[in-house]
Amino acid sequence: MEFRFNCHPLFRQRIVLINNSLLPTGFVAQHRREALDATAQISEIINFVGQLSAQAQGLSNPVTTSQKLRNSDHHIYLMFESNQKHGLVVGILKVGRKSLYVFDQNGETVNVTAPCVLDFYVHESRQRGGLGRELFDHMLKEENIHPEEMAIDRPSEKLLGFLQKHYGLYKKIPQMNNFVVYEGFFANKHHASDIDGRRMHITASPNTNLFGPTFTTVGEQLRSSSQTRQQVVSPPVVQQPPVGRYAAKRPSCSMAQIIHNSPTTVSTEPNSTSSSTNNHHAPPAASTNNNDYENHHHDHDHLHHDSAEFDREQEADPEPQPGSNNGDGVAEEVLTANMRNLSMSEPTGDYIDYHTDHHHHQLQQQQVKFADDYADIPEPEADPDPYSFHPHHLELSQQQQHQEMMTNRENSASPQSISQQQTPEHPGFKKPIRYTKQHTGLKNMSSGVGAAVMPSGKMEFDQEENEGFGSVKINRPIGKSSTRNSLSGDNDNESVHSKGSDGSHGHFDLKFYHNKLW
Ligand SMILES: CC(=O)SCCNC(=O)CCNC(=O)[C@H](O)C(C)(C)COP(=O)(O)OP(=O)(O)OC[C@H]1O[C@@H](n2cnc3c(N)ncnc32)[C@H](O)[C@@H]1OP(=O)(O)O
Repeated sequence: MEFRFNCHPLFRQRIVLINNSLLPTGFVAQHRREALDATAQISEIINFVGQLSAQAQGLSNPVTTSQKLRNSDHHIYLMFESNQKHGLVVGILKVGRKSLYVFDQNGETVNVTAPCVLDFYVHESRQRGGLGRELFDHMLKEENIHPEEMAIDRPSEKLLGFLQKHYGLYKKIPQMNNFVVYEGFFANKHHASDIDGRRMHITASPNTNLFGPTFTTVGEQLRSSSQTRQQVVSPPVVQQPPVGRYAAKRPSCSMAQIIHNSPTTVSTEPNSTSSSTNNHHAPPAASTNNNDYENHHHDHDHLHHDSAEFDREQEADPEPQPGSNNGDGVAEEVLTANMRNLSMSEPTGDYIDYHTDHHHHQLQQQQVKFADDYADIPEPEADPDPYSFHPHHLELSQQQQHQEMMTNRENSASPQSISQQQTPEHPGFKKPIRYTKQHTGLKNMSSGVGAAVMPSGKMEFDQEENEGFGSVKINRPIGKSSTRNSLSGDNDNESVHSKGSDGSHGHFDLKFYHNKLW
């Protein structure tokens, strides 16, 4: 590598050492201008040779530049070959200390500050001529170090062969980085591996990735090594019970229990309003009539009501008299009616488990009674899947609800009595058949919500057009008087019910009306 300037004044020796001053060792300048020129010339040499080295190693960017050297404490050894002209630079070797995380022979990660071979290049015209060995030996002498004590930064195949041939280095210690260290590396007194008697403990665990490496003292290492020899007995894992809101009782999904035919919890409190009291473990025969009513009533709730609706109904409906057979029969009737409306051709497994033969016989009697009461209601077709929802379920429900509402309106002087329907004390008591969203699948269908929450409040709206099944369009703000309702003379309670697609009445949640975006 020949340059445009005379290199002889720069290379007073065959191999010169250059540090961050960018002046070769032994260089003596008479004037400041000479020193500046020498620095510029050395910079040009380093950049040029570094570029050739990068090309020889197939690197996109040179490892060695004058700028990098100026900003570091690394050393560069340049080999010079004198001639009759400007002279030739034939080799370069850059070394320096680097802080590394390397594995030792035991696989333990150790942080060391070790001398490293960072760049090494001999011009192609001089390779395999012994120049490399000469340059490397000079460096080892100057650094007062052995070759196995150095870490090699991403060595090429040529350098690996070079080191094996000249220094017998072939036993590598596997590493996770690009550096190669050989056996004997950790016996080096030049390594600043220990920091205040501690060694960096690094593993490939997630903790290391999250929190970085940790220091381990020598004592801890001894303890850890002694623990590995002993049989480590890990303490048993204790399952901690859930606390806080996770410990709160979750509401049971009655529909999921029906679908999966899973056993439900048993309510031990007779007056409990829990919706999941499908009593498998307490046979009805052992209970009183009142308990029977409770259980059946809760079964009815289990099938057709969510807990909030049921609570409101419990407040509206007075409890039957203890010992009265009427309550049990009413509950059975409602249960039977609900089963009919769900097109349940056969009782479910839970249902069979629940009822004794006596109750089943009683149930059949109530079915006959119910059929007489609802003889005018068209019978739905047999449904092969009793749990699937069909539109005729809702149509039947709406027809029944409409019929019952009209009946209740006739029997009641106040419109509020819709939510306070006839009780077991009253003759001709009929439990209203109400469908929830669990049965219809419609989110905005909810029976009794408007009547229970705002029995006398004016919730009026105009239904501009019927947009389909169970949907209405409100075209004026809430509170404005309804022309249609005033003309038709409907009462307040009727105003909270919208008309379904078939002209029958449906019920909509209050949240439906309060959504201004709708
Ligand atoms: C950390 C780093 O810098 S890694 C990058 C190392 N640099 C390079 O790969 C650049 C291209 N190669 C070179 O510059 C040189 O080959 C060097 C610096 C590796 C060695 O310099 P040389 O003057 O050739 O070394 P020297 O002549 O003293 O030793 C020769 C030995 O090096 C190895 N070697 C040198 N050149 C080659 C080569 N082209 N292919 C295989 N091995 C080679 C061989 O072991 C060879 O011994 P052999 O000739 O008996 O097979």
